[in-house]
Amino acid sequence: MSSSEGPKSEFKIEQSGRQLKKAEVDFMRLIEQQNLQRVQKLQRQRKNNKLTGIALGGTVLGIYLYSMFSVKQEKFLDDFEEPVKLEVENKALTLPTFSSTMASTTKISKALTSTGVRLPPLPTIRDLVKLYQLRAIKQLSQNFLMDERLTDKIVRAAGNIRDHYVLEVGPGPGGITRSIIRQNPRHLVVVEKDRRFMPSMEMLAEVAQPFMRMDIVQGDILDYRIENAFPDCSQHDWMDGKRAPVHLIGNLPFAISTRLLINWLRDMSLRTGAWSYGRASLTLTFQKEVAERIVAPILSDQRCRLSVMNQIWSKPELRFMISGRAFVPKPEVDVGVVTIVPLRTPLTQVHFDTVEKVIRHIFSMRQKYCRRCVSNLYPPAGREELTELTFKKASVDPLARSFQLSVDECLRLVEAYDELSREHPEIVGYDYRAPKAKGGLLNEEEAGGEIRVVER
Ligand SMILES: C[S@@+](CC[C@H](N)C(=O)[O-])C[C@H]1O[C@@H](n2cnc3c(N)ncnc32)[C@H](O)[C@@H]1O
Repeated sequence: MSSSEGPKSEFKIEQSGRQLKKAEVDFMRLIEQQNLQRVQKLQRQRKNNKLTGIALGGTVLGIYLYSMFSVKQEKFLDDFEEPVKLEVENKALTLPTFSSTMASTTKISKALTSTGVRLPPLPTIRDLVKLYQLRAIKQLSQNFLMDERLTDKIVRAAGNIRDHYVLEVGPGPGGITRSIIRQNPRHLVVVEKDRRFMPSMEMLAEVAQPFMRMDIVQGDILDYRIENAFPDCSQHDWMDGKRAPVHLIGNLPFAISTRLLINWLRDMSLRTGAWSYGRASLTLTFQKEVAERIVAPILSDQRCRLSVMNQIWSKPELRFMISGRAFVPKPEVDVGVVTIVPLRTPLTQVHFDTVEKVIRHIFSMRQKYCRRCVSNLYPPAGREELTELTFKKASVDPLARSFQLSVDECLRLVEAYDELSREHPEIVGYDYRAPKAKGGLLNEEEAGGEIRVVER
């Protein structure tokens, strides 16, 4: 039988019922096994190909999303490319902005500053942000100010700081810090919570060292004891007409700005903390609406607890506004720069905590008669009589609304309450909202750092 006739004869063998030889069966098994192995191998390859495809797709998508994010960040930084023209010692001098390249930084530092001090070469703020990959952390309300004209303007609003003592809150990458250093204070303390900014602060301290003392504190400003910051600053008489040479300056983290301000007003009233040195002044940024509230006069839409509390102990002034566009990343709001100088004679001698309690109650319901708000100071038993007595003692119209009250009228209510609480000590600890949140009104921090929520 020739080989070309193989299959035909095999068919015949089957038909004829011939048994397969063992060798033939083994051969067929071998072929079958090889086929099976090939199929399994192909299946494995297909699975691997699929996984590789997914991994490649994921990587490409990741790169795409990262580029979009980077482009977004870059877009903000690109706003600062324009060179700035500054008048220095009556000569128009073109200085590169903070956003210039490393190479051009030498020009910044070699240029004369307004005090005639020369700074050695420094990387720009923009370069530092890039170098340390300083992505803003929302929880720490990080919005950086990189425009030198604006940081200089903020520091100028503080008045003369040459040879003075300055505490900067939240220096971040150091924009305002540089403007402060150029004004040649005697001693600068910076308090920053975020450790990522320490290298840039250390670099600035090294640069500043020949001209002044600079201390870096890594920590929370809410815990920092300012009375220990300037050991060689002597006490200045509160009444001698001059302000103490102590300044608190900062582009404040929005999330804690009202809390900080109320804490500082308390220190101001008790002459502790920064005010243990004398009449120290504040130059601070706030969310625009908060800034407007701090300075709001009687009858104004913005009039609130913050307005009256500030105006009892200080003279707050809204100096200028900064567009949100000037910050990186851009916040959803504009920003107001406020200076706060303590009054030589505060408008009351009543303890801060009592004043704060009564003013908080007066402004707790803007649209209600203030009689209703004040009544909540008293426990239900005796509430009516005590409320009536308070308004009578204070000679204030109980049907006025809180924003219609002058600071003086508010203080007369405070004094009436203070007098009554000495006569009836049982009312002192009463809190109509207990056991609800202490401090009561929702502030930015309690609202999770959402800067749209402002305290009234
Ligand atoms: C609005 S940024 C200002 C940064 C910088 N001064 C500028 O103008 O570019 C607020 C800064 O305060 C810092 N910060 C936030 N909470 C703080 C706290 N409790 N104590 C100290 N610093 C804080 C943030 O890390 C951030 O650097």
